[in-house]
Amino acid sequence: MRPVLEARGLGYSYGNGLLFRGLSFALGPGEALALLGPSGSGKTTLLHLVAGLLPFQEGEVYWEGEAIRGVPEARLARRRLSFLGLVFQHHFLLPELTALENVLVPGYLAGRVDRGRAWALLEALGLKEKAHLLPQRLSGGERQRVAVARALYLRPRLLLADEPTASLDRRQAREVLALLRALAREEGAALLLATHDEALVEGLPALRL
Ligand SMILES: Nc1ncnc2c1ncn2[C@@H]1O[C@H](COP(=O)(O)OP(=O)(O)OP(=O)(O)O)[C@@H](O)[C@H]1O
Repeated sequence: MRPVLEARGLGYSYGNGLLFRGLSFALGPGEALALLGPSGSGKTTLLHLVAGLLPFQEGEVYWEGEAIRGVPEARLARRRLSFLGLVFQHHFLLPELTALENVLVPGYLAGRVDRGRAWALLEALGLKEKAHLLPQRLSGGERQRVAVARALYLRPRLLLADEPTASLDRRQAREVLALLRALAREEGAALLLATHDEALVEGLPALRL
């Protein structure tokens, strides 16, 4: 099967500081890979590279077989909207919108508004009762679950998660991560998950920086 994401020989430095070199990996639909390494090892940089958000120095990134180096930014940005879902350490929910409306934001951007889809995701994430609440009325874990629903809303092929549970306590972190992994698998999205917390992703194949 053609990989959703493939990296070949990726290398990156800031100034004189080499972060990584010769990184190669591939991820198929529904597969997950943990990106491990201490703070400052380059996890965020690697996620930005595979998202096409940083200029390439060494190596190539392929999205469903297509090299993204040199693709004009406007085209890449359009493609990114449906290809890529992003979850960050901070939820970045819009404070004036309810949970449901936040999940629908990518739908408005892409011209694909489907309230049934947003409801189904909130339900799968255990948030049906909270759909009409503003983010300030939600717990940290609930906010991150809304952010997961928003990232999945457009059915991305690839989900990039950068320390998505770092601001949560242990129990909430495990809960959010289990839901994120289960939903990604169910929807056939490839998942690349950066964390410094190895215990949290035990059992997942891992790439160490
Ligand atoms: N724009 C930049 N210019 C110079 N150095 C940078 C830049 N962005 C990041 N760095 C440096 O590169 C290193 C890797 O940063 P990066 O954010 O990729 O690491 P990380 O593993 O994601 O860390 P964390 O877990 O703390 O977020 C850090 O030492 C950082 O200071």
